[in-house]
Amino acid sequence: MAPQLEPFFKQVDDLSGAFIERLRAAVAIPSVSADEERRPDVFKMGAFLASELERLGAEVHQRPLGKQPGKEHLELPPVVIARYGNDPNKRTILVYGHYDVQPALKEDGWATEPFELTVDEKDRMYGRGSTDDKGPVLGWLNVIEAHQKAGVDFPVNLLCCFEGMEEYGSEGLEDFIYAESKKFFKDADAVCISDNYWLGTEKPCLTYGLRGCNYYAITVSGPGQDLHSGVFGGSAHEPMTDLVTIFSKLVDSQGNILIPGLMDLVAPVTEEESKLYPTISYSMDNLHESLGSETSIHATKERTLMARWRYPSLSIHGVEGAFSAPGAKTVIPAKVVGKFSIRTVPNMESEDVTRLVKDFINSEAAKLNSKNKLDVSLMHDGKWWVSSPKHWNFSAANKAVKQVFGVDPDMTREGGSIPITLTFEQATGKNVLLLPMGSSTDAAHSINEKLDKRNYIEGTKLLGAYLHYVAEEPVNA
Ligand SMILES: C[C@H](N)C(=O)N[C@@H](Cc1c[nH]cn1)C(=O)O
Ligand SMILES: [Zn+2]
Ligand SMILES: [Zn+2]
Repeated sequence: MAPQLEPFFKQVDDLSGAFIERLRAAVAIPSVSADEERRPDVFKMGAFLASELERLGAEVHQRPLGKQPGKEHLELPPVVIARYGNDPNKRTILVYGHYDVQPALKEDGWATEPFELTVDEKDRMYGRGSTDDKGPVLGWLNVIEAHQKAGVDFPVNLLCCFEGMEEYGSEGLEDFIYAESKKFFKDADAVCISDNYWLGTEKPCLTYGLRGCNYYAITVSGPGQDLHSGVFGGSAHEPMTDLVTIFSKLVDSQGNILIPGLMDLVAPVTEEESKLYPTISYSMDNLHESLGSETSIHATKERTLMARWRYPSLSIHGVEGAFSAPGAKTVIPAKVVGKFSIRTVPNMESEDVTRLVKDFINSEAAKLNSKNKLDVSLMHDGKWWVSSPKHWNFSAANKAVKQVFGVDPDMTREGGSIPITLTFEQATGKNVLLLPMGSSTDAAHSINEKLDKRNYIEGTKLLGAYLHYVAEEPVNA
């Protein structure tokens, strides 16, 4: 073990209580980027991060991104950028994370208050954002603090880029990163992002691919206002009926996407690629554990991993304007907005996907013989990313996993999306590594999201050890 790691690890253990309190304070700020009313809390969370970083001695800026496109009454939350260390003899690592979270309401089915960190008897820490992505973001701050308190020299210069709109498609960030890649981020030698999850619960992973995400809205409107179904049912075209008919044409119960031409955009599986899947330590039991049920579509782990990583999927998320409360309201909603997304993979280009989606929905809408108005629009898109793990950035992370967890990491792709990953790669020209902290059972985006204390504390050690091994890696590794 590198000699400085031992005192660093011990300090992380000693500070674990303080680190949990830091996470508690962060979870208590409901920084939901998708909810206009929560926008002040997203700003509050950015300010919290900035002040914590300043307290640790970093140079910090909260950089405005201007108005939110399409919602000009809303200011985008700032990007919190920071520099810790400025030693020309050290490598510089740029880390990215996000401080916004998915929406969460107790009545969605949470067992605890979503914005109160609740630690149970098995040291599972429940709270919105605990794993996605406040825990990992705070992990970097914890690493700085533990080095300071242990008196261990910080092994690299650290650049931070923390955004507040990731869960809403990283609005405004792309241009910012391109601009700063020549300025604030110009010294970066490599990029590390901790914002995805292990495949299971025991073995960490290094991730070299992500799916993209194209998010669509179908707006159907007709009646001038909501109607009484007893008075108007059967005599007026109903927006909800049109919408569910269209929804039913998009995807079948086996997950097959029914939009003509869409699967033709997918890169074929090579022989070399198909050899990768059987060796990955993953089982259907792992899947069922994280699903919380046995409602899996595919029979084998290989097919399941391929469905998650290298084939597209189409998910229907919800309907704005529809009756959703308990009880039995007999309303005909006048206007409904159906939301669905397509996770994209190589070689699907966003424009091609959108063209196929719009052509198909418009042609199906024409068959409805309805006088309602239907409009389909792309809300946001983010591209897929696949890179090569043959780089010193990955070798350093590999050594760190072995050191902290005593195992070789799984090499994975991720079914989720971090739209800005590709931008970092292209704008900086540097290698990007995804180094997750949370496990497969963390329920990110779902009710009862959690981060296990072990993942948070050992994950903090992992991030720190990674920086030490980065400092040791030869240039051409
Ligand atoms: C993997 C990451 N933690 C995440 O949750 N990303 C989101 C990104 C997104 C895309 N559209 C909206 N948000 C995701 O994969 O859903
Ligand atoms: Zn995330
Ligand atoms: Zn997320």
